[in-house]
Amino acid sequence: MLSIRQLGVSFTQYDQGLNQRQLTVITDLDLEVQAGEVVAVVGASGSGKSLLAHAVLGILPDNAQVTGSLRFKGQPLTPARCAQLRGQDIALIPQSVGYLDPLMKVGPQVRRVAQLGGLSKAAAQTAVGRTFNRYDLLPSTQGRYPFQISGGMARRVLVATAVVSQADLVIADEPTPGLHPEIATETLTHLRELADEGRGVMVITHDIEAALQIADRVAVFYAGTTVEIAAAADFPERLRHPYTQALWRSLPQNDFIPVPGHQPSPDQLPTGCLFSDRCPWFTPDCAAERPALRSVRGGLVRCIHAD
Ligand SMILES: Nc1ncnc2c1ncn2[C@@H]1O[C@H](COP(=O)(O)OP(=O)(O)OP(=O)(O)O)[C@@H](O)[C@H]1O
Ligand code: NI
Repeated sequence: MLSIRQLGVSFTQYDQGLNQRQLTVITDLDLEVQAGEVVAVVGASGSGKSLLAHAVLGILPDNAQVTGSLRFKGQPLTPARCAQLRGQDIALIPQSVGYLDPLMKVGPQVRRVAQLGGLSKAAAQTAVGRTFNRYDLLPSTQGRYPFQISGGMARRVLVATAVVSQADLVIADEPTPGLHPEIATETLTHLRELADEGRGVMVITHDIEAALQIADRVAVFYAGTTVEIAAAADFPERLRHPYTQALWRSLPQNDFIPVPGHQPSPDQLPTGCLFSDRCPWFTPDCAAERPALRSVRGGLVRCIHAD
């Protein structure tokens, strides 16, 4: 459904002398999302997860340049096509509740999305009522403006918005922070249901353990690229990339061992493997060139030593 090949995203920036420079924040990123599957995207803060979502939706800022190929249902995602599909065929559950229209009551706002998805006004109203009920939002919430509801409620409204849209691809950027644990679990369950109904779902999250409960596959991002794409069942014993293994061990519920060092910043990317300066498997070959994403044990990994 969604196919991303060799995606690159860079920003044009001006420094103090008004010299122009290119800051590359995503390099060689590959990812597929099929109909009926949940793909979780995990990785450190600043690894490019939100930018990937924004690239797919065509909502990157004007100073961004995109290279590589983005395809949805076989056709290239041009800016014009993105604008046409956004909110209808491709829905975003954004990371920030600031995406809600502050000047429009919540109910009509969500109903509009349902209607854009093809429902009649009456059917949209029914769908909104049912979905609000499901997310524990009182019917009176529909008559409120975004500033009149709590942050947690606003987040549930965002989830409800994607649920009532008829989108075939749903991208959720950190859909659960601030939600009560049981509602967070329910939100994830609902995303799983959307996939089971035949949609493609991409969930961006820091919560790997929660993601594993619903994901078919997990894409691990590091410094703007995919270092591993693993089946959820590969966690934790069958992981291929040393960063994924380190990320897993760093979770509080596991060994809580932090990964030593820092993710390189976009203006200081090493020439070879992006993880080379932190890697326990480092050899001089790692610094020679960027490793390609290759097939290992049914998954994909960007490491010359993985087997
Ligand atoms: N408009 C911009 N101009 C320049 N750099 C940007 C811009 N937007 C994002 N970046 C940089 O791109 C990188 C990736 O950012 P992104 O928001 O995708 O990270 P993320 O993985 O979603 O992080 P988090 O988990 O914190 O949400 C970061 O280094 C960020 O500073
Ligand atoms: Ni983000």
